[in-house]
This record gives sequence, structure tokens and C-alpha cells, in this order.
Amino acid sequence: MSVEESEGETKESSDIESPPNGKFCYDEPSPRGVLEIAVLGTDSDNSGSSSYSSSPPEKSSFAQRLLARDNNGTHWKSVVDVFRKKSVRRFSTIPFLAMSYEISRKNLRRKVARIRNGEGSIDFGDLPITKPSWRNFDYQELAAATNNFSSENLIGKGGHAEVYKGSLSDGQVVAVKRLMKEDKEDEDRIADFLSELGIIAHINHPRAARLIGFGIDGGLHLVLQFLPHGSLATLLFGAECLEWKIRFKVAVGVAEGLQYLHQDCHRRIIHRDIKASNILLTEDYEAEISDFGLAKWLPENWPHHVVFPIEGTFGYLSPEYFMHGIVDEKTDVFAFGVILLELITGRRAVDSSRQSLVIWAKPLLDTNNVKELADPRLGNAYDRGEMRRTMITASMCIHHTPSKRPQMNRVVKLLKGEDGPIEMKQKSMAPRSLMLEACDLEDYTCSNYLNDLDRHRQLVME
Ligand SMILES: Nc1ncnc2c1ncn2[C@@H]1O[C@H](COP(=O)(O)OP(=O)(O)OP(=O)(O)O)[C@@H](O)[C@H]1O
Repeated sequence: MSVEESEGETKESSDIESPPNGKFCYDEPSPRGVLEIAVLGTDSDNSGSSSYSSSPPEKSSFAQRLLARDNNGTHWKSVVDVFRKKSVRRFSTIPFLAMSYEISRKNLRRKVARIRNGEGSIDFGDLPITKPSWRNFDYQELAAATNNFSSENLIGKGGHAEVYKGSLSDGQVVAVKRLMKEDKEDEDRIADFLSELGIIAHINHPRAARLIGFGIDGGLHLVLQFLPHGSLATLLFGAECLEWKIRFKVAVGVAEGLQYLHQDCHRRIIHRDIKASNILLTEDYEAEISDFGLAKWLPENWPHHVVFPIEGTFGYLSPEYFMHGIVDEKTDVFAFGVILLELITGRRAVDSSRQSLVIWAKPLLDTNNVKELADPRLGNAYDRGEMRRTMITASMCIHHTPSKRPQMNRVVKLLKGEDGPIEMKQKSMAPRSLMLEACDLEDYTCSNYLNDLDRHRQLVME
């Protein structure tokens, strides 16, 4: 279970930004761990599952055994074997490897080989997607680009990866994401890597991260377009007040990105880790959704996934997810609502005294208390209409009952004021899934929710 907090003791991951003086400094942590479903009665486990190693790749047995470049492709045989073993359990998280429910070994080998060869066009099952610019980088290229993965080039550190700023030989500036997670089994890490690669490969939208290439020598690397303003977390919770105009633009941008993932993309993709440190900003402060390490693909006819273990970031987790492991679009809608609250208030999802922003903000939203809610650093420098719409949308997105949260296309309209007069207490027409019926979440009240959230917070924090 991850914990987003500003000054908590858990210092497992950070955003790192280049300040005006050119030196990199660590920002606030965003540790990630895994919760072993405390709510189901087993012992809670908030042991951060993050562990980093700054050891050079050649010292890594993982890298040696599976990823060092070889001539006969034996490590790719291991990759294929991993996928064969794991395909039943994980197939729905790996769209490009799982377009059909049957994954044959031959098929897998062919697809992995195509990725290895960096071919321009990858066969995504029944969905050919052309990615002509993809490149397969070797370790030397990435090391040269990042000044040997030096600490000066380190721009971010999450629960799963270190991210380095790099400059390719043609001058292109990139972000090289090196997957760490030393505590994971080799095959799990490869599966995670291919899952993230597969999802990023699948998406194509200006409000989502763009893949330039990947590298499998000396470690697992994703090479991404570099975003100069870093993460929203860095800017929003930094020393300078982020102006409302940018905050609102980010809100709309992330909403559009999520609408694409949920509704407009060829496959329904649930991000599962929407949070301020996973929203990156372009030169023009346009938002891009990044870090698809936990993302899941949902087949059309599946109402939702039930996942175990529950992974994500405390403060952004919806009740049906942390209570029952249920994942669908509404998981992201809830987390997006928390981001809206962060934009409105300038407060973190979990603050330094470990208080949940949702718990703090809910009564203020219910009483429409703009004065208390709005970030005091903004003063009066915000558009009243935009602020009001953002508050109403946030309130709807963090509803404790998933079916009452709006779909992302509606969220975009709500934010832009294109949805007509907004009625706060709406009855959703969305059909309820059997699982949600069984969980009786419709009868789950707001105070149940706040109690559970608080209990959950205590379990994770203790
Ligand atoms: N393309 C990029 N351009 C600029 N900075 C980036 C880029 N990608 C990542 N970063 C920085 O690195 C940080 C960590 O990246 P990312 O979230 O992908 O890692 P992670 O280990 O998967 O994180 P998490 O803890 O959320 O799992 C980001 O918050 C951001 O500050």
C-alpha cells in the first residue's frame, strides 16, 4: 500500500525536480507498498514493498540471468516461459499479449521477438497498431544518455522505478525509467515490465505518456518523452503557489486523458494509480497521465476485476477497492476526485499528520464552504465558476457508492460547464454489477465509508 504524505516518516519514493539553480533536489515521498487485504481479516501488511538498488546492473543477478544481452535468445525463452505460466493469472493486464483468451507459446514468442527487434509495427492480436518510432535501446546508449545513470540525472524515484533525464545522441531529451523492485521475483518483474510496456504501447493520446522506446539490456528500461515541469505533486505542493488557471487546465486535461483510457481507447484501461505524482506537465503545463505500472485492461464484457493484493496509494483508494479489491473505471474516478480536491485545497491526499483529505473535505463540500476549502495561497485569484464546478465534480467523484460517481466523459462536461445545471444528488442510471450487488455498496453509507476509510488509514499507518 502506498502512502502519499508530505512529511510522514515513510520516505520510500520521491519526486525530484530541477530547481532554478540547476541542482536536483528531493521533493516529497510517494512510497508504494502492498496491502495484504487487511479488511478481509488477515493481518495487515503495510510493509513498503519498495526497495531500490543503486548497484550497477552488472551486479544484479536478475539482470545477469535474464536480461543481459545474449546471442541465442535464452533469456527471451525465460520471458516466454514466464508469460506462459502467468498468462492465465495476468492476461487481462497485458493487452498486447492477450488479445485472445488463448495465449499460445508460439504467439508469445513471436510477439516478444518483435518487441526485442524493435519492429515498427506490433501485432496487438486483432488490433494492428503502428508505432513506427519505437526504438530498442541497448544499455550503452542509455548509459551514455544519462551520464551513466548518475545521481545528477535522477529526476524522479517512485515505488517501482528510478527515472533519469537523458539526452540521446541525436539531441532528443528523454526520461529513462529504470524498473527497480529488487524484492520482486524475476518473473514478476518481467511480467510487470511487459505489462506496463504493453499498456503504454496501446495508448495514443496527448494527455497520456508517450513511449519512445525501451531497453532490456542491463535492466528493464522504458524510454519516455521528457516532461520539463515534472509532476503535478512537485508543482502543487512546492514553495510557489501554482496559479488557478494552470490547476484548472490540469484538471480538465487529466479528465480528458482518463476519458480516453476508459471510453475512447480501443481497450478499456483502468490506471489504478491516479495521483498527483503520476500526472506530469509539459512545457505548456498540459497534463499527461504517466506510470502505467498498475494499469489493467478490462475486456468489454467484464464489469470489473477483483484484484489481490490491493496495490495503489493510500488517500486515493476508493472504498470498494480497498474493502473488496473491486477495480473498474470508478476506481480511477474516485482517485481523480481526490486530485481535484488537491487542486482546490493545495493539500495532499494524506497530510503530514496523516489525515485523509477526503475525510477533511467531505463536510466542507457538503456545505459548499468555498472559503474553507480553497487553497489560502490562492487568495481570491481564481475563477468562481471554475472553482464551483471543480468542487461539485470532486464531490460527485468521491461518492462512496461507485455507481453514483460519474463516468469520465460526464466529468469532462461537468468541469467545462457543458453538462447543464448540476444536481448534486443524482441517481445514476448505470447498471449495477452482480459483484457490487453482492457487496451491497448501494446501502453503504457515507459514514460507513468514512469509518472504513479511517480504520483503513490506521491499519496502514500503524
Ligand atoms: N517522462 C517524464 N518526464 C519527467 N519526469 C518524469 C517522467 N516520468 C517520470 N518522471 C518523474 O519520476 C517520478 C517517478 O516516476 P514513476 O511514477 O513513473 O515511477 P514509479 O516508480 O512507477 O512511481 P510510483 O511510486 O507511482 O509507482 C515521477 O513522479 C516524476 O517526477
